[in-house]
Amino acid sequence: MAEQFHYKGGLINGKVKVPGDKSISHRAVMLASIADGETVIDRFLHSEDCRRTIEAFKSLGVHISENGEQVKVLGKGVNSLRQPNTTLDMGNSGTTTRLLIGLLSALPFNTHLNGDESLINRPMGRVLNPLTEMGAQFFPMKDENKLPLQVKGGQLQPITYRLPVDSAQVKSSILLAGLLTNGTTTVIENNPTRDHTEKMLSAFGGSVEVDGQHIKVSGKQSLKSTNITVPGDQSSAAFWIAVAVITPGSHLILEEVGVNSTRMGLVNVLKRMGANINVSVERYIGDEPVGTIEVAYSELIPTTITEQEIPSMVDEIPLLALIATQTKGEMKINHIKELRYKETDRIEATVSILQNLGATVFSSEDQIVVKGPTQLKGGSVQSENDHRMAMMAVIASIISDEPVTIDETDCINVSYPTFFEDMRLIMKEIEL
Ligand SMILES: O=C(O)C1=C[C@@H](OP(=O)(O)O)[C@@H](O)[C@H](O)C1
Ligand SMILES: C=C(OP(=O)(O)O)C(=O)O
Repeated sequence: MAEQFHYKGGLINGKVKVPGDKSISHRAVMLASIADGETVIDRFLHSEDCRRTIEAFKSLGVHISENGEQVKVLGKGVNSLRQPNTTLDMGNSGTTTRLLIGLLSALPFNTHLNGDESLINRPMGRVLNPLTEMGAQFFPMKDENKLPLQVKGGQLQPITYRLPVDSAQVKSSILLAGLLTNGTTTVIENNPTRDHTEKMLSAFGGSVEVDGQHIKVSGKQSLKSTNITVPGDQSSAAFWIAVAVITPGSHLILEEVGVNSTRMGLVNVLKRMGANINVSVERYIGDEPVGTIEVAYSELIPTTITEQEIPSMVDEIPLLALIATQTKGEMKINHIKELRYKETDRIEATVSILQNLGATVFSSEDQIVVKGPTQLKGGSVQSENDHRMAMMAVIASIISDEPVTIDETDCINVSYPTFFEDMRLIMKEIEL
């Protein structure tokens, strides 16, 4: 249902503790399910995507209980996983799908996977190709290299695989398959992608050897249960960082947020643009750094973003384009072709939303160019049922001088179910 958003001024101020990290929540359930013993996960992200991961492992026979933000997983080792008696519904979640396909490839049974309208159009060849090389078999029901498909797992061979795309999901999928395969599996990445799987494996007593761009996992390691507190999601914090830097008078403090360097691209780029942001690391949860980010309104100048930086801010690029509409000069955001393979084509969706609000924005195959500054004027936009696009449009409404109508915002539950509650904490004058 379409909704209208209009912020009528007032200061953006206060403290936010964003919910737990989506990537880490998925991985915690996955590794706990194949470890031995009970793992307690605190500050688990109860979002639609993470629910898909819990439901999938329940269908594979794992006992998982939930109490508020706490999730308990009773792992009995990888050999306890059983062929599910229904098709596993991956919903909208690329991470659940790609990581799970890696694990299922090494298990001696068949599994059927399906997903929603968005997910069945996303490319799966990026994981199916290396896993086929390892010996798994896949039977797509409709289109090649897409869901719905059947995974026929079994005994795999280790491989050494250079990633053709910078993707933490592909890296993690191969590492999880390698973990269940005799011998050493090596993934070579060109640019660093988020390393939560590697860090989480060590929290469960496993080991991964990282030697420059080579990430090696040896098979048949036994994992032991542990207790995990999930850090706040940097990609959720990014919405408040964005609103603070572009709204005059703002000052926000984001507490207990994950500050893993493989996720800090937006913050690093904004600092180069002259943003007033301070990051302090306060502690480590396992190997994951957690800290406080303080951010205030800033006058920004455009900067160049390197290809190497893109994976560390891949989900934040639509927000960066919005920020660029408030920056004096021309900002080119290059090397972003991967955005075309997310929940929707995020290059097209970003350009469409920002153009509808009056910004000067255009795109090419792997680039968005923004000329600013422009006073956004309000209008009607489409989220394309993509959670990050819907939230970006809500943030855009805050700096628009007329109301912004967004066709669909329920999709926000995919990654940030408490988005509007957190928004109300820092903005008292919002009209929904
Ligand atoms: O590994 C992960 O948890 C994720 C990796 C990224 O995808 P790619 O690996 O496809 O870049 C990111 O966009 C996604 O939101 C979560
Ligand atoms: C791309 C995303 O997630 P996934 O690939 O897991 O669907 C995202 O959360 O922005």
